Formats: sequence, structure tokens, C-alpha cells
Amino acid sequence: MLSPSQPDGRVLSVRDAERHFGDQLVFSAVTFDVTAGRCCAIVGANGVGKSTLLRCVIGVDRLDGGTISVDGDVVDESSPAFRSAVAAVVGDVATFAHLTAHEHLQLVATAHGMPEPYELATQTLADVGLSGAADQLPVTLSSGQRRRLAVASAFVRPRRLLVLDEPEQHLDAAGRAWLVTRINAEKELGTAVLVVSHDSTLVSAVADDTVDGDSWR
Ligand SMILES: Nc1ncnc2c1ncn2[C@@H]1O[C@H](COP(=O)(O)OP(=O)(O)OP(=O)(O)O)[C@@H](O)[C@H]1O
Repeated sequence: MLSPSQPDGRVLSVRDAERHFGDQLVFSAVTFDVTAGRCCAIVGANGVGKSTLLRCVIGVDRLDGGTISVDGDVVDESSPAFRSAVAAVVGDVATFAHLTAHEHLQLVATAHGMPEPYELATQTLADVGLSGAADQLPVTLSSGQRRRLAVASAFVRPRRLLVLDEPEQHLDAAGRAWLVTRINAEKELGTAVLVVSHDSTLVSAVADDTVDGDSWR
């Protein structure tokens, strides 16, 4: 794991973030930090702008005002430093139709220069409870298994900030319990975690801080 570049352990800083679509103001004046080893949960009703903010954090959407920085640098998804710092499971995670679950994880690990990608893929599949599905193509996985594979993709690459949008989706009770364990393990590793979730049990089990999206309205 990379060491923090900010002396106070701050990994993510959101300052006066503002986004609108046409005349619709989605949020403004959103300010918070996430430090290494802590989890911040964004909660709130449907449509308040949680996913929009996450997309701005990972650099696939842009703010209309304010700044978002990771390790002191303004978000730039084309920067190698940014891409090696931020692992995200936001929206549907694309998988190659003709790669097995194991091959997909190997590919992600290799692309990010991780050592021993084959062994890492094997271990990570075991961690997410998918060893038995290692040789299956994505189309043959259940929706919950696909969700686990998507989350696993974030665990086979370097990361200082883990961004998860409703990771509980499609997971059964055992899967949600696993998710709590896994997020807390990430915190132990020193990863900063930003999660959007509608699952209050998950939020209370993992979050050190909460941002209330309902206050953006
Ligand atoms: N590309 C877009 N163009 C126009 N409006 C958009 C766009 N993306 C999101 N919106 C609008 O922005 C608002 C916030 O959407 P967003 O998906 O961020 O909400 P959310 O809080 O994540 O909701 P949910 O809990 O349902 O996932 C909604 O009114 C949505 O219709």
C-alpha cells in the first residue's frame, strides 16, 4: 500500500462541490474529507446526487464549482498517479465477455502492475467467495456473483482510496456480512473508503463519518 502524501492523513478532500444539470442544481457547498484508514458514507434519498458526486470523485464527471483532490492533487483520471490511487466500483463494472472471472482479475492486476497477478486473482476470488466460479464467463454468473466480481476487481489493484456506489446491491445477507468484513479490512490496511449506500446496517457497521445527501436539497 502506498504511504499517505498528506501529513494529516487526508486522502480525499471535497471542497464546496457544486454540480447542476441545466437549471437543476443537484448539490452545492458540499465539503468533507476522508482520511487514510477511515470510511465515509454518503447517505440520502434517491436522486439527491450521491452517485453524481461519486462520479466527480473518480473523474468521469466534472464539478461546476469547487474542487475535489486526492492526495493533494485535483482529480485527473488521465493521471497515472490518480489511477493508481483510486479504485472504484461505480455503476456497472465492465468485464470482457470471453474472459473468465479469474482471467478478468488477472487482467486488471496485470494492467496495474501488481506482482504475481495469477496468485492475486486466485486469492481474491477466494476472499470474495468465488473460487468455485473462477472458470466461469461473466454471463454465467448470478447478479450477486457479478457484484462480488466487480468488488473483487477493486481489490486486485493498487488503491489509497476505495470508492463504492451501493456495493450491497444484489448481495444476500451473507454477501452483505462479507462486505462489512472486507471494508473494515480495507480500513485496517490504511485505505480511505468512500461509500454510498442505502443499507443502514452496512453504514453503521463500516462508517466512521457520514455525509447527509438530504441536506443538499
Ligand atoms: N447526466 C445527467 N443529466 C441530467 N440529469 C442527471 C444526470 N445524471 C444525474 N442527473 C440527475 O441528477 C440528480 C441526482 O442523480 P444521482 O443519480 O446522482 O442521485 P442519487 O442520489 O445517486 O440517487 P439514487 O439513490 O437513486 O441512486 C437526479 O435528479 C438525476 O435525474
